[in-house]
Amino acid sequence: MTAATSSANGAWEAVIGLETHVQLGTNSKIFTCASTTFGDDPNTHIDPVVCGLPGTLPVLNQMVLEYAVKAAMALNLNIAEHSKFDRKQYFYPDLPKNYQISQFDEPIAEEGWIEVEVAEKGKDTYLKRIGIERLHMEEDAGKLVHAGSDRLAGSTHSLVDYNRAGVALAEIVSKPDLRTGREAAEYASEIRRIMRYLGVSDGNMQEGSLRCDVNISVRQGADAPFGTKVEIKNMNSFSAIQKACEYEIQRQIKAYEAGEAVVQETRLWDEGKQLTKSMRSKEGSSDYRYFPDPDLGPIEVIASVREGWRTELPELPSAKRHRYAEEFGLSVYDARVLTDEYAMAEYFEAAVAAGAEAKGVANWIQGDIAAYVNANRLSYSTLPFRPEQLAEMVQLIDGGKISGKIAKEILPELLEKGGSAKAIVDQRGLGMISDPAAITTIVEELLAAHPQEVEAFRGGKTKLQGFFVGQLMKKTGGKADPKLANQILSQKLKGG
Ligand SMILES: Nc1ncnc2c1ncn2[C@@H]1O[C@H](COP(=O)(O)OP(=O)(O)OP(=O)(O)O)[C@@H](O)[C@H]1O
Ligand SMILES: [Mg+2]
Ligand SMILES: [Mg+2]
Repeated sequence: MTAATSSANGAWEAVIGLETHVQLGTNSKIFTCASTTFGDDPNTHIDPVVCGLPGTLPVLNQMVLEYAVKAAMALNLNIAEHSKFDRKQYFYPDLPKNYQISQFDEPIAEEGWIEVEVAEKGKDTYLKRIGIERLHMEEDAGKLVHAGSDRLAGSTHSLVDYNRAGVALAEIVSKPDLRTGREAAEYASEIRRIMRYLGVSDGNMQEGSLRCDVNISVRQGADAPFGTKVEIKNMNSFSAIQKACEYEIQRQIKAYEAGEAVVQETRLWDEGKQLTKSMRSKEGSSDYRYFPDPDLGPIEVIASVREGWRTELPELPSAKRHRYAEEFGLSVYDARVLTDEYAMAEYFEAAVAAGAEAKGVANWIQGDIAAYVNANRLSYSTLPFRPEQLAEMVQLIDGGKISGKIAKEILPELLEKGGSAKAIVDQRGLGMISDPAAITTIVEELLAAHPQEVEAFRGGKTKLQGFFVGQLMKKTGGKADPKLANQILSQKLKGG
């Protein structure tokens, strides 16, 4: 059964909204100068402010505000002139102050949208605009390590690490505009792409720099009122987001069809068992007893500062995708892959600017170059093989100076050390043999050396042409112009 399965009262439709927590990549925490370095010994990046000791006062890190505003602008949100911080009270051991400093009714930004490109297996890629309710700044909590977990094997108690407490987060709340697990995953991945383009977050999901809470309900028919939502907390991979949505949609439909109610609750995704399970019933927002934090002044973003920041925004992924399709005539797929990462897109554009044909550059980057960069965990911005050198190589191929095969052969060396394809080709005599007379001579030699195969070919086994091509390439070290070689071979084999 799928979400669109019809029943007596109409087709089921899922309604999904995401809350995404993005860690803003500042060196120090949101309200103090304690370091944000990840992975150090527990409780080595704490101070009296992080621990909320009496008499301490938080001070807003200005870089956090700049990052939050830039992130908000990239999501087409309206930046509030006046905004403030509030205390969100709840008791949990990972929260040293027993309240989290967050923003409640006056967030830094509201009412925006992003365009998401949804590529679902077996379907055409489609564009969808997803509304964004708000973006607000808040501090992260600490981390509990529970008894019996890998890191505390054999222990009988839980420990807490406050290194993460007070790290700056931007929480981005989508409108309930998503309809499938795939859309939810694509939305989350677009948010991460945008944050990385901006340089405001590394978006590293394994390290928790980007986490999503997924809210899901189902209803019968697109005009029906929203159903009761269930929230799945802390999803940390795009595939998990998709699978959890798909599982949860089916679970809710089944519950309704069995005449049961869906209760508002928080659930967890069990990656091992591939299902969601109940964690706790959800607090209403009034349980948090929000009130303005008296320790922090109101935030005013002056228009001139705001507009200055706006001028620093890079070209964003969706704009790049559209431009690549229009300007370079690339397919939707190619444009999507090449713009996935800012540094990759820059590499591509630099190679094209150096004079090479876009499609050829795109193919080499997506193929051998991406494989090398990924396998060695390298960055396009520091790759020894520079885009201008790639352009030179592509131009040699397009100009018939070297074969694709030779390019493929010398590429590993170029990727490792950088350098000029032309210099290597000249030095080693790897240039393409495109002189018909030279190829004819080689072909004639080959035919003379394999009389049986020639006879078999002429007797109807035309597949043997491949055998001769192979022999010819072997003999020329892959340097023969393949088109010309095939032409001459055909002619000679047929006895011409
Ligand atoms: N009926 C619904 N079905 C699915 N998603 C919904 C529904 N109603 C709201 N949502 C989505 O749920 C999210 C609600 O997030 P929000 O932070 O506003 O509230 P919350 O989850 O109740 O509070 P908290 O911040 O404590 O998690 C939004 O992304 C919204 O689009
Ligand atoms: Mg929520
Ligand atoms: Mg929320």
